Amino acid sequence: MSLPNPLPLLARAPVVPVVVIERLADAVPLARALVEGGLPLIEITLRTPVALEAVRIVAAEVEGAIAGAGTVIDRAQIEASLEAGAQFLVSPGTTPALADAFAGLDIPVMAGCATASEAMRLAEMGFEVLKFFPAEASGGAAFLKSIAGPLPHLRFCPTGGIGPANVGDYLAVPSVVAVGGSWVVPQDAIRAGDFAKVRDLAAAAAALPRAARFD
Ligand SMILES: O=C(O)C(=O)C[C@H](O)[C@H](O)COP(=O)(O)O
Repeated sequence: MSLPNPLPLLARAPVVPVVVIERLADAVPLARALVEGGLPLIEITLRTPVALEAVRIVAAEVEGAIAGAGTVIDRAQIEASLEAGAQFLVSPGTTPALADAFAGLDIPVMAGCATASEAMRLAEMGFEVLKFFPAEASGGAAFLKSIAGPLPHLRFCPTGGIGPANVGDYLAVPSVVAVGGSWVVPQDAIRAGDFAKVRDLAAAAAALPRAARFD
């Protein structure tokens, strides 16, 4: 199976904001603030009724944004995300049926895993960068450092429980190409329409150094 490699997308920024859109009207100003701050990749989780519409308008209207769909757990969501114009997909975990459904897509996918065996299986299937989720609860940066010895070919985008206090630990691991997180898009700021705060958080995240190499 040959799948598009997410690496070129992830090379663009060290952090992928994980966004929950409650009001569709927030989607465009939020995405603009993220792009302005230097985070062009935006994972919009399919957890709210307006999420797919949010993917659609961000993909269509926000220059410089790369809109992805997150929380993808079945084939119907894959199809709906593609139809909405999603440019990448992210899953929290990966069942065999979901892995099959990802096969043959022509956009990058970050399939979710939480153990060495799951990661090895997905790598065998051709997934080049894996979402490690829930990162903190599953062993955090120490886990990723430990498995880099026996499994140096694996690449990860850890997500779940990452914030300003620990993001540096993750980005210091060479197999971590980027991290995902919601800390750059706090719900209270979104509800208050404080997109300047989102832009500032994004700018701080975009400036974080990472050990991963992309050449
Ligand atoms: O919705 C999904 O597909 C998920 O896998 C969950 C998200 O990645 C986390 O909720 C983000 O984690 P936090 O940065 O701790 O908020």
